[in-house]
Amino acid sequence: MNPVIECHGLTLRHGTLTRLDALDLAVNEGEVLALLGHNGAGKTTTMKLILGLLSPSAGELKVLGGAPDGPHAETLRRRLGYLPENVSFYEQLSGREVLTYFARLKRVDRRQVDSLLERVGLIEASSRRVKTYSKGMRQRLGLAQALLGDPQLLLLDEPTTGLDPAATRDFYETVRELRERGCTVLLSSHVLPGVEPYIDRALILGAGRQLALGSLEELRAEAALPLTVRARGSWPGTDWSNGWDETRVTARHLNGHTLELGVHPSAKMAVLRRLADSPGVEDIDVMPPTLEHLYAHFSAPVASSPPLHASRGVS
Ligand SMILES: Nc1ncnc2c1ncn2[C@@H]1O[C@H](COP(=O)(O)OP(=O)(O)OP(=O)(O)O)[C@@H](O)[C@H]1O
Repeated sequence: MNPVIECHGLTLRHGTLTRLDALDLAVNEGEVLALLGHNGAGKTTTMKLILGLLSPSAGELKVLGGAPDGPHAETLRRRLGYLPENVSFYEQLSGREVLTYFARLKRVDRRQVDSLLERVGLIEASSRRVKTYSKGMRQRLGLAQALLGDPQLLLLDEPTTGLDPAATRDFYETVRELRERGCTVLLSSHVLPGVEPYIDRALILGAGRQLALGSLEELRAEAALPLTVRARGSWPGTDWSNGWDETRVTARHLNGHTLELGVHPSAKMAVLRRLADSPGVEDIDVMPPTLEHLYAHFSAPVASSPPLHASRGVS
């Protein structure tokens, strides 16, 4: 299978400023890739290079088989969808009128308008003026606009900024449906809660450089951050600081009946066995590092700290 996006050594420099530095990446059909990074990390620059709005100063980039800033651009225009950050529309037009207008601009069959409004959950509100729409509804209209022409590749720049958790989940559910239809999705975000179940891989950028790339499992394996283990029960004087290599297990009582352990992956099974064999333990939860923990780790490697480093003495 040919990658939808393929780049080697992709670099963009302006004088002494390096906006993107030697990025190597291949994104396959039907994959959802999250582009993560602090402000100025290079997320939008990467998207603009893929859209052909910027040209690389070095390296190679192919999108759907060709360079996006050359003659291939016209073909790509019809196969790419883009939702920019801070999308805005004509407030006095209805949702349907806005989408019909964009359909005309994109030379897309107008019959797509209603089916797209339906798909993003705006059909009921389609006759209302955009000025009455909530932030979530505007983002959904933006997504419908990006989906005009049934694109094979969708670029979503900070699509959930400003959305509440329910609207964020609804938005990502639509992304999941698109993925199931074979659409490749690149989404940038620094709003990490909620995104984890919907992505296949994450690319973490920092100052234009690739800091990490992989699935959650791959990033977890690379980071080797502690897991959080919570055990509930009654504690008959067990000292959990004894018998462990303290670089691998830390422990603290959250309250009278909950013990929280920070456990290096290599010690996981030993800790679980010991907890399971302890008569006072009634329940155990195991929580691997979240995307937020991984992001914090990779974007600040020197100062990285595990999600938990609690007091060691447990009685
Ligand atoms: N039009 C521009 N001209 C020159 N430099 C720019 C321009 N736009 C962005 N930059 C610089 O390029 C670098 C990468 O910016 P970019 O917008 O890609 O980051 P980002 O990760 O999308 O950040 P944010 O989360 O703030 O949107 C930054 O140093 C930024 O200052």
